[in-house]
Amino acid sequence: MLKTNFLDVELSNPLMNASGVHCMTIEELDELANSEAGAFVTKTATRDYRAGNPEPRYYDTNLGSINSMGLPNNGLDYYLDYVIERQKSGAKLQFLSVTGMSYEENVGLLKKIQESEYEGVTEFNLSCPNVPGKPQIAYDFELTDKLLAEVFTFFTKPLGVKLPPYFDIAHFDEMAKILNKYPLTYVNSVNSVGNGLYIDLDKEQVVIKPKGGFGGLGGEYIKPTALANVRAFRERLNPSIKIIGTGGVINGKDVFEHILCGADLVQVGTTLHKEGVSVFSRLTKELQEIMKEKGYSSLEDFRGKLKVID
Ligand SMILES: O=C1NC(=O)NC(C(=O)O)N1
Repeated sequence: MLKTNFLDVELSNPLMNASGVHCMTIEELDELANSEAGAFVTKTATRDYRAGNPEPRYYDTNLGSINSMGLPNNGLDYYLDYVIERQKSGAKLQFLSVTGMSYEENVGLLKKIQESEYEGVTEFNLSCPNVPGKPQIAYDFELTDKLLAEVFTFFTKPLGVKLPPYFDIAHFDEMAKILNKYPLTYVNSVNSVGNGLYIDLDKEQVVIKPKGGFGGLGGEYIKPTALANVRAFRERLNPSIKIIGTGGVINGKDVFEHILCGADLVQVGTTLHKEGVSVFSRLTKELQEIMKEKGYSSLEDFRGKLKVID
């Protein structure tokens, strides 16, 4: 009922973690791999190990979360070894997330993956909002175009891009025009809504240490923005480019809405952080319930079929 085909691999369901959540260590990744999740993605890897920003750098709120992790990770080799190892023991579809601290590092990372034995999917994170002094690449249209043009002169493996949220129709138009030029496997919308501010009223203080308390928002706060970005890119991108919907998934209804907007896969971040990997069995059950009530027997029955008001 929930089965989904991605790159000719049949997944039991369209759900997976959002990069950064529950995917930093081999233990966490194994737990994801052995959970109900249809697939998993690794924590965004940089070339070298990064400690990330000073703590506290993550905070759950009633309506979601705020984080300014600063790309802490064990370095590309740690994650590349992990996915190659699992690939050798038969893993069919894996997602490896990467980003560089510079243009050269971005190109270098993808060159290394291209030359490696890894045959899975690479998620190119162009949208981390939390490295002080580093703007989000995908808010710089020219840079994104230049980077993708160079990458696709040598990269032949499946590549997706993780985008920040856009808030202007002209930006959807401009970004889609750029993305449609490249043989991308998918676009993942959205990364956290950058640089929000959450206040502890009693202490009259911010709740995370980096950047004076500014951090990326996740959870309920961002679902309308996430759905709009999924819908906008689905309407604009070549059908050959799949869409992964990320942002604001609390229950099965939210998963249904992402798919109704056009998502092929749906990622869960904040709610996975709060609930643990059991969230995937809860969400699949809830989604099946909703589909039954509505008389749908497969995701294709309603994917991308959001109605407008004529
Ligand atoms: O791309 C990212 N998005 C986030 O919200 N946080 C992490 C991070 O800060 O590492 N990276």
